[in-house]
Amino acid sequence: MKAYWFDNLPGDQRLPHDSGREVDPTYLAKLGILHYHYPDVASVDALAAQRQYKNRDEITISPATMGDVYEEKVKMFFHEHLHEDEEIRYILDGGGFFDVRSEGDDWVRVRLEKGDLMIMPAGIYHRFTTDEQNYTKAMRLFKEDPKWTPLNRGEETDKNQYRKEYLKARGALAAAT
Ligand SMILES: CSCCC(=O)/C(O)=C/O
Ligand SMILES: [Fe+2]
Repeated sequence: MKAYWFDNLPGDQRLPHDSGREVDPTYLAKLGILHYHYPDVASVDALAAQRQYKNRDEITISPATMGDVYEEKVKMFFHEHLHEDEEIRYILDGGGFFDVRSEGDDWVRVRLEKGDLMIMPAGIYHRFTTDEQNYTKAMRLFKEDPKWTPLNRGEETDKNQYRKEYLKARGALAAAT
């Protein structure tokens, strides 16, 4: 895992867009993001039991598995959105980038590779893209039934209950540190 400020320069979303300014994992923790590196699925099983992630599935995002809809899917994942549940992703193979919004609404880019597991809280604005290898195989874990509903950012999501709770939790955390 490597986190850094997104450079905001034009160019394919799959390029690194590395500004050269690194972001410390403690800052990710302030945003409510947890990261682990697990060499095997047994470690993921232990975390899932501890955090009560009852369900999981796997997705392979690549032209080979998605064919004609690959480019469409990649664009869709890159649309800024939030979820009303935690987003838990374990990279089984390949890699990719999650961009998450900072407190000041800038993008922090998080590069994930095989063995990285990231947990994003409900209500955080984010987006995802594959990298130049065009290959991400990931396990998606869920507390309840597998559900993946992205709510694209807009006036409605700014008023969303989970968004408000997210901001409240972050405010409380910032004040305590
Ligand atoms: C790497 S899993 C596919 C992307 C996804 O599930 C998501 O919610 C992106 O924000
Ligand atoms: Fe998402």
